[in-house]
Amino acid sequence: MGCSISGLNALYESATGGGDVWINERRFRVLRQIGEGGFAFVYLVREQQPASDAAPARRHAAHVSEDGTYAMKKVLIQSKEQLDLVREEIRVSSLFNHPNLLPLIDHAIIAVKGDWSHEAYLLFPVHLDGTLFDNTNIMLSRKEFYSTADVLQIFRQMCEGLKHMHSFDPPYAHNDVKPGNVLITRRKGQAPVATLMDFGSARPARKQIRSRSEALQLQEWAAEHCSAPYRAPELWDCPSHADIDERTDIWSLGCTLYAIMFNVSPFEYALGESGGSLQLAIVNGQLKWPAGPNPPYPDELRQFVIWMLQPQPAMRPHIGDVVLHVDKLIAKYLS
Ligand SMILES: Nc1ncnc2c1ncn2[C@@H]1O[C@H](COP(=O)(O)OP(=O)(O)OP(=O)(O)O)[C@@H](O)[C@H]1O
Repeated sequence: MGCSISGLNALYESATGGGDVWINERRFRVLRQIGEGGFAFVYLVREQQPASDAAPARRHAAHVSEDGTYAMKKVLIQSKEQLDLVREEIRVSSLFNHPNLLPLIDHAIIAVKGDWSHEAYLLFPVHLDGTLFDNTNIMLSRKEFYSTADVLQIFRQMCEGLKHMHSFDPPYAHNDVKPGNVLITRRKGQAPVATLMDFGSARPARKQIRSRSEALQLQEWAAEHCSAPYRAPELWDCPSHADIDERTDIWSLGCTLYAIMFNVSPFEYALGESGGSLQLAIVNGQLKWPAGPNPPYPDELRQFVIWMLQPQPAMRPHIGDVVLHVDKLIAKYLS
């Protein structure tokens, strides 16, 4: 059993609750594990006590689940650096409120033992149809592809979520836009719903780089926080004088649109089985196109990807332009 810090408490009740977890005043039963990250496990949980009017005000009353199930992420923390990172993830996740961004419903951090050992518990709505990455992997094995309509609708929802972050004051970059960070919900006869998640790498987007050491520091940070196949060229090879902005995400968005279309990320595909340097392929913008579905995607979709995959960040569109463009394509192909 742990003690609470920061005025928050979560008690891991192995003795009395058969594995129940308390997050502040709410008690959850762990049903099964549904995911795993670097230092995190994600569980499907069910709330044991229904919401009562007497309960303290919930920060996100809008996110009360009908059947009491949620996703609970348990993060294992072993150093002050990891503790700071989780606190930052909690702070940033609490900033946004948008239907296409996964909301953080509640959280707690408990001290376990030792100097820096903690466990953090983060509570989210659960989406059991998996991530876009899970879905594209299944489709890859079945040689299936999303229809043009589904590609555009999934992509548009991701853009809407990202637009909320990029329009923030100050603008935030997600920094890890990729199919593995998009939850998909399928409802019969309706377009899939896409929800962008994992704000562990999100930070204020704009940075002035004015020296070699600042450039190297940014590259080092990116190597740890931004998934390599989706990482923008300026985060691999940053000039000593550069103005970095949220268009790092537009690069990742272009890679993700490609991956939604072809079930594979563009620069991993460009390298093929023979391998080679991912960094070189990205920095040189080496694109190759797989055989797509039959009937094939309209050429405008490929041009859309190319528009976002401009190696020069200043040439890349902003999210507002991307949304306008996807709306035009939706008007053309979905009407
Ligand atoms: N709300 C949710 N509903 C359903 N599944 C989820 C949810 N949140 C996370 N998952 C599952 O758990 C996995 C890990 O979650 P998450 O990406 O938040 O962890 P992470 O430690 O940040 O991972 P990474 O190391 O990839 O950054 C996801 O890929 C997904 O499969």
